[in-house]
Amino acid sequence: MIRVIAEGLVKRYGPLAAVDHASLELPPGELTCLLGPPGAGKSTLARLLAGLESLDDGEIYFGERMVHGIAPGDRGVGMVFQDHALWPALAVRDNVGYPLKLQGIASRERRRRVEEILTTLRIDSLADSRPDALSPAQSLRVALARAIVTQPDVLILDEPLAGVEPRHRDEAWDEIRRLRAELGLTTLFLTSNVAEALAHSERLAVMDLGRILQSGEPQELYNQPIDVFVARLLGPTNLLQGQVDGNGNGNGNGGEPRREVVVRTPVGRLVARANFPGLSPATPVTISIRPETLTLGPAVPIDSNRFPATIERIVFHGGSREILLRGPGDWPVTAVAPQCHSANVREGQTVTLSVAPEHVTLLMGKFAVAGGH
Ligand SMILES: Nc1ncnc2c1ncn2[C@@H]1O[C@H](COP(=O)(O)OP(=O)(O)OP(=O)(O)O)[C@@H](O)[C@H]1O
Repeated sequence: MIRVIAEGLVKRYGPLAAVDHASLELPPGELTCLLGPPGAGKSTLARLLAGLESLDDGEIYFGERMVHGIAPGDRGVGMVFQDHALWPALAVRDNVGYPLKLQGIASRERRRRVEEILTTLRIDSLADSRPDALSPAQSLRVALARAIVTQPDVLILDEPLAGVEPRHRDEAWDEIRRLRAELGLTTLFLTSNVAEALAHSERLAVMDLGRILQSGEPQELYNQPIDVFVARLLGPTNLLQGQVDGNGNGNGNGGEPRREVVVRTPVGRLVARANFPGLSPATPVTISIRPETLTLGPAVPIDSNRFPATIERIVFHGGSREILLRGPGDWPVTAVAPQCHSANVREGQTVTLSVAPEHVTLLMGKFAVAGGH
């Protein structure tokens, strides 16, 4: 299993930097999702790793090997494209065998390896079918077979589920996870689907405007987003602008000192988790509070932040209720509560909202202040 390290990658198309000093590490044998909106530069970054585009700057290592001078076919990368890019005139077995042919593998050995991989992916019955006779889910399996038949170290999947029906997507993810684990493939999965990236990645990297903004475990990015873009991309959140007032001095559960900072905001002073060092008083900051971390009700834990708010609207979602409130300073704030814990809330009611300091996250970057829900 190999580690992939990309450092300061740059790819320009005329004046546009499609990849703009992007750095990314793929841990050996793990599945990393590269998440970003259309046009973020994901495909270009993937093509740089695979050697399908030339670098303008930066370095790429596969393990100890710097791969710049190595041709795409010799890098040990298998790739699946968004449209799967199967050759329409070739039967499934010939599509899958083609990369082996390019490597000069003799036809008998080729046949053996193709049959083996078709069986692994449970598509041996489709060996003589043409691509236009396949369902999107079958086509994906064929594209996966073709990508791994050469036994690559790295598998890159560029939005491969785009055409797959929702009811077959979980199955496709299971297949990808199984292959990755069995073959020890260092895997990069490109997607613009936030829910899938959070659910299926072992590591998550967020990309926008050619840059990697943050990477880490999915929970880490969701709970401690670095900036407003990452916070909003990964899920609904309440944003507030404020100014650093001073350092808090709370203690964690084990009695160890907690790094906290007090922020002056339009809803009053809030104690936040200090995830940046050296925040001096009067520094402007943005705060993010996820709706599900807010608690409604009179029982407020001792160290929690609290403020009054009036319920304007309640939206029932089945398992949970989304509660739209108006806080001090006319702040539009949204809370989400499980159905069983919110049966008694009513529109028009004034309640106490509370949130623990570890769920009050400081972000880099500002946001445009919006007036309503
Ligand atoms: N060959 C090219 N020539 C010129 N511009 C390009 C080329 N390839 C990509 N771009 C531009 O580079 C930017 C990044 O494109 P890229 O396809 O890498 O993004 P992406 O995140 O993969 O988006 P999508 O999900 O839409 O494929 C876009 O603005 C795109 O128009």
